[in-house]
Amino acid sequence: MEGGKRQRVLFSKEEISKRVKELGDEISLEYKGKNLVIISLLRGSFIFAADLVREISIPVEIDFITISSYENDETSSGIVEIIHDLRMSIEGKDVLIVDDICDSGYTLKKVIEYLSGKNPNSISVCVMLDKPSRRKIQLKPKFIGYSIPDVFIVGYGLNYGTHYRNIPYIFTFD
Ligand SMILES: O=P(O)(O)OC[C@H]1O[C@H](OP(=O)(O)OP(=O)(O)O)[C@H](O)[C@@H]1O
Ligand code: HPA
Repeated sequence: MEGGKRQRVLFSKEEISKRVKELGDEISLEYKGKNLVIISLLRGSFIFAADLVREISIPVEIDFITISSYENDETSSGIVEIIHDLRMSIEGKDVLIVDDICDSGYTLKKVIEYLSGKNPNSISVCVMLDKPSRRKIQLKPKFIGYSIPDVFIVGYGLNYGTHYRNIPYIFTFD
């Protein structure tokens, strides 16, 4: 309970695990024979990315970027900052950005623009959750776990304030 609110589970641990395996299979097929680099956006994607890379059956490099826009708010400030940069070169590589959620799209837009400047061979996006109705800019992730309506989501890496990222299922507060 959060301030008297009740949790409503949208995707169980078992459903998530099945869907992540499907995404891993799709990605393995799509990137066979390519130089795949997964870039996980911290902090929100740490759990999804950790599960996803273990379902990928082809060689893959992994790096991280830390970004922030929401602070502890429920609405994007629109100002997306890169707090920690990549450690590896992505020049000539096939980059797959992995994030927990695409909401306004500001975060992914900023990261795509930023990474484009590092001359990768390609850039695509994989998100566990997509909220297309909230989009402020045009952007469609190539791989999507679940498309969801406009509800504030918590768990499986997604926070409410400073908590709940460790909850193994995805839920909302009613
Ligand atoms: O499409 P958008 O409206 O930009 O929202 C999506 C982003 O917002 C959250 O990050 P946040 O800035 O809260 O940082 P976090 O990853 O540390 O939770 C989430 O993890 C996504 O990266
Ligand atoms: O629904 C959400 N939940 C948590 N963090 C978020 N960041 C963007 N959208 C969300």
